[in-house]
Amino acid sequence: MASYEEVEQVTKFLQSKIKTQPIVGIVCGSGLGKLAEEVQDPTIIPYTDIPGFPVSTVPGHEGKLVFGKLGGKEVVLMQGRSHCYEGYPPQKIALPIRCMKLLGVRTLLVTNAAGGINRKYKVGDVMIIKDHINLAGFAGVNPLVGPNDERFGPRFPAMSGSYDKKYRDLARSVAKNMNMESYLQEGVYSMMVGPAFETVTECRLLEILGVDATGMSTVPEVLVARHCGMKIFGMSLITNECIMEYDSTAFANHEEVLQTGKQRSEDLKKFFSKFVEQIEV
Ligand SMILES: O=P(O)(O)O[C@@H]1C[C@H](O)[C@@H](CO)O1
Ligand SMILES: Nc1nc2[nH]cnc2c(=O)[nH]1
Repeated sequence: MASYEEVEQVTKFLQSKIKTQPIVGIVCGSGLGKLAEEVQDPTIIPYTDIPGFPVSTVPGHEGKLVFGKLGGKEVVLMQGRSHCYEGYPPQKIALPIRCMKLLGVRTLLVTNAAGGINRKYKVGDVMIIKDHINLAGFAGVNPLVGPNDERFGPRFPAMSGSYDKKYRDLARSVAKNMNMESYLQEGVYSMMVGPAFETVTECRLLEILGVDATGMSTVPEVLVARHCGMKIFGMSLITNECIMEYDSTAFANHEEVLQTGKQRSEDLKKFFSKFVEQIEV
């Protein structure tokens, strides 16, 4: 667990490298980092250059922090994230989000690649996240476990209403104007630690629980962002179908995840540029 002072130290290091003050933070999921190409006047800092920063080890996660302007607003964009399955405790995954808070970020946009549990979903659909189930949390994986520093937020934060209703409404309207409606969904995301993809029975269980899409990230970031009072918007790209039949010969795989990310990247780049332009922070 990084203390407030340690987060401050990393934040000061970042401030010494940048000329801007971001107000919007963006986390790019697997294969979705191309949004960084839209950032104007970028200052790029590799995670490996930032003392104490968790470093991504997974293909599809560049591992760079990009500061600059998107949709007319100052942003800091994580081109790739780290995950619990890489061996990081959730508290370590929280560090970049807490640095964003100290940098002045008020709104967090999180994206991820996810498997479609909802049988109506198709590969390539994008899902506005309306809520999540922290399944990993049932096993104690939660970045807020441990001593609480009130300078970040309260001991017992509420998690209902985490995914801002106005942002979700705006996202639907932006998507409509971009003719994205045929592949737009809104639903519930769940996080398990991974790195193994789900068994058939696990997928069926998630369906019974009311999950629409499942992944291995996002929830730790949202917990920490909500704890420190940020407004949040989340979007999942449905990169693969979850295997629901016991005798299926299809298997989930990371190559398909990256491939779908590549296919949707232009649409998502345009969507997020427009969305950031229009959000109130
Ligand atoms: O960082 P995200 O949640 O987008 O990445 C998902 C989960 C795993 O890292 C990977 C599996 O293909 O994609
Ligand atoms: N847990 C999980 N994570 C994913 N990330 C991308 N696809 C999937 C999936 O099917 N399951």
